[in-house]
Amino acid sequence: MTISRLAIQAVRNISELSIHPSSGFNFIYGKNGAGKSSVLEAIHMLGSGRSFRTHRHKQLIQYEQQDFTIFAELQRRDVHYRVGMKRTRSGEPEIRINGESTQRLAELVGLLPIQILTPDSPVLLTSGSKVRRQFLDWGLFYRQELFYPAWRRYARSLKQRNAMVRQQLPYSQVAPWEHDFVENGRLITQMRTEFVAQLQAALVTFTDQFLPGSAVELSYQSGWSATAQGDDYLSQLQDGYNRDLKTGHTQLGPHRGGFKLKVDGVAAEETCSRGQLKLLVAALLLAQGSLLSESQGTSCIYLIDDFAAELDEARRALLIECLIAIKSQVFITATDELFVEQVRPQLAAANRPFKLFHVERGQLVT
Ligand SMILES: Nc1ncnc2c1ncn2[C@@H]1O[C@H](COP(=O)(O)OP(=O)(O)OP(=O)(O)O)[C@@H](O)[C@H]1O
Repeated sequence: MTISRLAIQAVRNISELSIHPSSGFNFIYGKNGAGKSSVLEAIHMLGSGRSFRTHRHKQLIQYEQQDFTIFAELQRRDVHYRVGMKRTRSGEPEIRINGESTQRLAELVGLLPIQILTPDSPVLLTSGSKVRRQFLDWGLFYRQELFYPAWRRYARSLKQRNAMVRQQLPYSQVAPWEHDFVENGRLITQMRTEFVAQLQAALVTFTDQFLPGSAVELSYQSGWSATAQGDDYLSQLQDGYNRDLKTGHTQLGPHRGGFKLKVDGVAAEETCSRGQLKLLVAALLLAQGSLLSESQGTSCIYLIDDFAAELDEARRALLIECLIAIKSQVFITATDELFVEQVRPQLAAANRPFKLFHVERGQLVT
């Protein structure tokens, strides 16, 4: 999938901007505060319904404007799509795909797989399990069509169960409702476990280059007991019910799942430098992209904000090499053109197309 045209209106300091990106690399450069990250933020919003900088979408709406609009033309092999999103401060997003309105954000997300690397990306490895769970579920959403329906059913039964817990009902009244919760929870656990094994295989092809000589090991943490097998889930829920009553919500289940990444047997966040953590995250994103290519015949679009941060010259060249190899469309921000001069020979040697966009005060400078 590639973006062949991008039009942004009233996103942060960008009043109006329209570009025809390259299907290869796109370098967006300009001074601090020019609006470079806002371009990536607009693409990310279109591909996920979320910003990577804030939970409040209204922060993106340009001061004194009522809404923002992001529009893109997409090319997937021979098929062309026109997709758009408009958001006011309070309402739900208005989404259009090929001229038709839809309420379903998942349709848009399905068309536009995006992965982002920023200086904050190491939080994937250093913060709680929520972001890691979301990372796995992103990959499964595209790779396994049974995943999203199972996840929705599970979320619904979790909500019902939590409502019963809050009412302090005895377990005998909750037990008859456990069936859907356990069935979908088990399905999600199984799919995530398989996915982590596939991700591990794809991951080492990149970590062997980024951290040569280190053994990198990814494992799934299910959110149930680590030893749980099959029917055991039900008895764990029963045994843990008193704890649920005390805390007011369900403690066990895949809604508490995540993954652990170890380097030479030690948790990555405890042993790696910030630059190494960033490289590990980059390897995870590249692994997601290669699995996506394998299952969908198309890779994701990579957004890389402030590419140079934390990485030395050799690692930057290595990352560019991997992005070239995976044949994805890439959007990279940098504060000056110099960086492009450094990578130009690599792109030329691989015959990879690229374009430069100079942004100042929210506008393209030609
Ligand atoms: N809602 C808004 N409306 C108008 N301008 C905004 C809004 N929110 C932020 N800005 C401004 O938009 C500008 C663009 O910020 P952005 O983060 O995109 O810049 P950048 O080019 O990535 O900078 P840096 O290199 O420092 O990361 C900033 O000057 C910011 O003050």
